[in-house]
Amino acid sequence: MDYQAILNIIEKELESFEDEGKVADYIPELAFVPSDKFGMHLHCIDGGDYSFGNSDEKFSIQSISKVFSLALAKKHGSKIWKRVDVEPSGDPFNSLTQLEKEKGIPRNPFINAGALVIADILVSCLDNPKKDLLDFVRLIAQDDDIHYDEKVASSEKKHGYRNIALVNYMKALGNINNDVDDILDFYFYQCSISMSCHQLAKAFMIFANEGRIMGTEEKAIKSNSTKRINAIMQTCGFYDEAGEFSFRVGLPGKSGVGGGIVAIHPHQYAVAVWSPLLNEKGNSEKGMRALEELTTLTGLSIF
Ligand SMILES: NC(=O)CC[C@H](N)C(=O)O
Repeated sequence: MDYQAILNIIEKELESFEDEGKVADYIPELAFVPSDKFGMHLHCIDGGDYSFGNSDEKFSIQSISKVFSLALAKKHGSKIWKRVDVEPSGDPFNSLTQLEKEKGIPRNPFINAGALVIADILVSCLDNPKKDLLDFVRLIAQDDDIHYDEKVASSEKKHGYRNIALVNYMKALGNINNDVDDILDFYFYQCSISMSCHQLAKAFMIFANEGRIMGTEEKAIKSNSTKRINAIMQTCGFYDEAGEFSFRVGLPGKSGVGGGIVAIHPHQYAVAVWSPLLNEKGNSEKGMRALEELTTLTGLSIF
């Protein structure tokens, strides 16, 4: 498969794409990102790298980090599934309403409430959760040049009213064990990790290759964990647009409000795309379109 030729076609096709999306300005620091950034990187299981555009430029990974924190919690053998469910939410990622009906048990680990419970689990089981998460991401990406963006973290901390409400509400219902400020601090930091499409595609190879770290035989997580995490990406990775992403792209994936999307084709590749303008569900409009083109032009999806 000539992936580079296919990526070139996608880049060309989307040159004139009329993007009606908006940048995520509820985190003020993200509003400064130029909206015309566009890059894509595909890392193949045979080690091949294919890319275009701003694929080596770092951006805020935001909710894509929820896949890393879940993987780290699984690596530490944490008991998760009594405290977080694995059902699609059909609701916005920051919704408060479902939590009350479901007695403080979030629908899945990729909506904010679920990721805050995973953050609580990591704060309980790790001595230095921020350092340990960053070390884990650097290990799976095989790249030490990955960092938190303090400006983005503090910008979200100042305006993170919904996340503050979510964590307090779950604390009241008995599903949070640690101090809420410690969990929020960790959560805002995890969301602030800056990575390029290239780095994301390499890191996500653990999910495409049964837990193996790219270019090595070392397993970062068990293959059974990748099976489960991929299933949750497929059903819950795009919140109330998970069905649409499955329908149009047909790969497990995860988005973030920084405009990034990562998707994997098990045993074949991991691909990351970045375009900051978001649709009303909080997913990158052009990013989704690029991935739809990828699975259409290659004729390969998991279905
Ligand atoms: N969907 C996202 O990327 C949301 C992450 C963001 N940090 C928030 O909590 O609102």
